[in-house]
Amino acid sequence: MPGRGLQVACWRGFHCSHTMKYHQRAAATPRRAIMYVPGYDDRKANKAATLTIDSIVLDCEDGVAINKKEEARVNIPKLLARTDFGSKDRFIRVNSRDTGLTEDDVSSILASNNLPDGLLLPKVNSVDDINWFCDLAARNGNLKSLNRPMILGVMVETAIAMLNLKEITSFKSNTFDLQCLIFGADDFLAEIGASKTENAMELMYARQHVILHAKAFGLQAIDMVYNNYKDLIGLQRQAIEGAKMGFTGKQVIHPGQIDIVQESFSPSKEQIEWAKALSIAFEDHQQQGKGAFIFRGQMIDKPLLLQANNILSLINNVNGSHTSS
Ligand SMILES: CCC(=O)SCCNC(=O)CCNC(=O)[C@H](O)C(C)(C)COP(=O)(O)OP(=O)(O)OC[C@H]1O[C@@H](n2cnc3c(N)ncnc32)[C@H](O)[C@@H]1OP(=O)(O)O
Ligand SMILES: O=CC(=O)O
Ligand SMILES: [Mg+2]
Repeated sequence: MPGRGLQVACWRGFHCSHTMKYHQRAAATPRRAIMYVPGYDDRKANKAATLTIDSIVLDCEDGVAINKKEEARVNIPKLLARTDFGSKDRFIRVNSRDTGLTEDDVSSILASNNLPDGLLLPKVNSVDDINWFCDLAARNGNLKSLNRPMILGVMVETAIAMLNLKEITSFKSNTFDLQCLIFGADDFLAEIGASKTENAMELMYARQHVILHAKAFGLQAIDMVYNNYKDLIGLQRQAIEGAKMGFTGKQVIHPGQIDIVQESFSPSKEQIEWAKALSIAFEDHQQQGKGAFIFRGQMIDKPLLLQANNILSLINNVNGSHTSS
């Protein structure tokens, strides 16, 4: 994927800053929707290849029954070899450390010549789990054939991971590039003994906690799955809410969810017009020596310019990824 994956840019919800080195890690690649596809299911994978979506996740974990795990891990490299997924980011979600299945996943998936763009690590509890995985992958995988680091997404879905997030987000390696935190709400709810409600108020603290850590360390923050996949109104409400909170994208499970989610995580025409006009007005007022001024009835100063910049960066990234596909 020429020109994708390792670029450096701003992303929705956080500000480019020359003074904050962690922010330089954020990927420009849009990941507004990432869709799970069970790794053994060729029909769904072939369908996914035809869809306009930023990223897909070929799953070995919870979308795959225990008696289908081997089929999934053997099938995924074949899928990657024969399927043109276009400009989509192709992730594989392996099984978590505690299952004892990760070693077989890695042997099958990463020893292949058809490597994915990135890996999702589920149920990570600590940075030790990430280091353990990276050692395993470096020993058993074909990663030396890559001329780039392997992208990593860490799934935050245990209570202990929430407590260890600062340490987890500080993870650094030459071979692996941690780019996203992904909030696994269903596992998190199970672990803390809560139940999902329609407005997800029981998850507000956890969602903000994930966003806070992702943004402090220049990572993308990917919001939870909306399980009721036929309820598109509820999906849109939750997706827009997530975007306003600072998430950069959302996990999806069905093709019918893609357009609503990708649109919710893209700036509207009105936002783009506002951002462009505000940038010009800000520059004019700077020339006049005014740091704060009134624009369309609102007081504007530098933080608003930074918010406008986020919108303009996002639209550049989205347009850039479409023209490269
Ligand atoms: C929340 C915690 C997690 O870990 S989420 C990740 C684990 N769960 C998953 O991976 C679930 C993925 N989704 C699915 O398996 C299906 O969408 C479920 C929800 C079971 C519904 O399936 P089904 O009844 O077949 O849907 P449908 O008939 O409306 O499908 C219409 C066409 O779309 C396809 N489709 C469906 N889901 C996907 C998908 N995830 N990726 C790619 N294609 C998908 C169907 O195959 C169907 O295609 P076609 O028109 O028959 O060719
Ligand atoms: O893996 C996703 C979740 O919600 O759990
Ligand atoms: Mg999960």
